[in-house]
Order: sequence, then C-alpha cells, then structure tokens
Amino acid sequence: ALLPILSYPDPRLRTIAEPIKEVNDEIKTLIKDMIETMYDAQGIGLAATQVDRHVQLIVMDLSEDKSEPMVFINPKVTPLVEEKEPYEEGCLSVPDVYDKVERPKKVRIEALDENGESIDKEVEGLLAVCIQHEMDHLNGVIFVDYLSRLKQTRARDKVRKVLKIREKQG
Ligand SMILES: O=C(O)C[C@@H](Cc1ccccc1)C(=O)SCC(=O)c1ccccc1
Ligand SMILES: [Zn+2]
Repeated sequence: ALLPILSYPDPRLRTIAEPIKEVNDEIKTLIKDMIETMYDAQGIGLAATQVDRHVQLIVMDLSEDKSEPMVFINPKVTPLVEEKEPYEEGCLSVPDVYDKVERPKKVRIEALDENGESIDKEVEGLLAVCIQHEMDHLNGVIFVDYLSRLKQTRARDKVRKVLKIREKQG
C-alpha cells in the first residue's frame, strides 16, 4: 500500500527511530509498502521516519529500472575517510528543493537485511550519499538542516507552495 510521506517542517520528522527487535510480519509489510511508496514518489531511498513509522528501517534502489531494492535494518554508518564530497541532494519530504551538501566520501554500512542476514560493506558515490541521507532521517535530521537559515526559510515556503498545488490537483 502507498504510505503518506511527511513533509518538512512536520515535527514528526524529528523523531528518533527505535531499533527493530524482530523482523515480524508487520515489519515485512512495512518494507513492502515503503518500497512501493519510494518508487511511486520517484525516490532512490526512503527512511521509515518519513512515513511516520519510527523504527530503524531504510529502503533504497539506485537501479535505473527500479529492479534492485535494498533493505537496511538497524543500520550503522561509519565514515571511513575524513575527505568530504559535495552532492546536490533532494528529499521526498522537502519536495522540489535541491541543494549541495558535503558528506564523507566513503562509509562503512553495517545492518541486517530483510532476512535478518548481516550486511557489512564499504561504499562511496551516490550509495554513500544516500545511505547517510537516510541515516540522518532515522536520527531526526533533514538535509536542509545543513543549509543556511535563509535557504531553510526558502525551503519551507517552497514546500508550502508545492503542497498547495498538490492539494488542488487532488
Ligand atoms: O528523501 C529521501 O530520503 C529520498 C531521497 C534520497 C536522496 C537522493 C539523492 C541524494 C540524497 C538522498 C531521494 O530519493 S530525492 C529524489 C531523487 O531521486 C534524487 C535526487 C537528487 C539526486 C539523485 C536522486
Ligand atoms: Zn530525505
């Protein structure tokens, strides 16, 4: 099922997600719904926080044809290098706002997958950018938090406008 995505500056986006104790049917359904919601929203990632479910769960799919969804349960992301790289980020919770954010170039991801198998890999590029962006969501951080006050105000105004237009479209 498609889940509603919270929009900035909704305070629920600031909730800290809890660890998942058991990958039960409820979590399995949430994973399926989040993947469906991510594809529908044309995203490459989605954190459970964004759909108002405050558990440590991230889904991502960087493939062209939306055929390779990845699931990260109770993820831990550790920078492997000091060097940071800027990337023009967007966010499904801050529609139509894109801006440069600097993040560590290479990170280690430790997590469980949907079968409870452990994941432990070193990534860079868009995968590293996206997993750090999603991890921030689980910690109540949104990419606009890294921008200037002025840009944050502009982002709030922009989201308000986009939501009004979407409301009219019904
Ligand atoms: O809000 C989210 O978490 C999803 C977000 C993930 C993300 C994309 C790009 C950089 C950082 C984080 C998106 O999928 S935004 C939409 C998108 O597909 C995209 C936007 C900018 C660059 C590449 C992809
Ligand atoms: Zn986001």
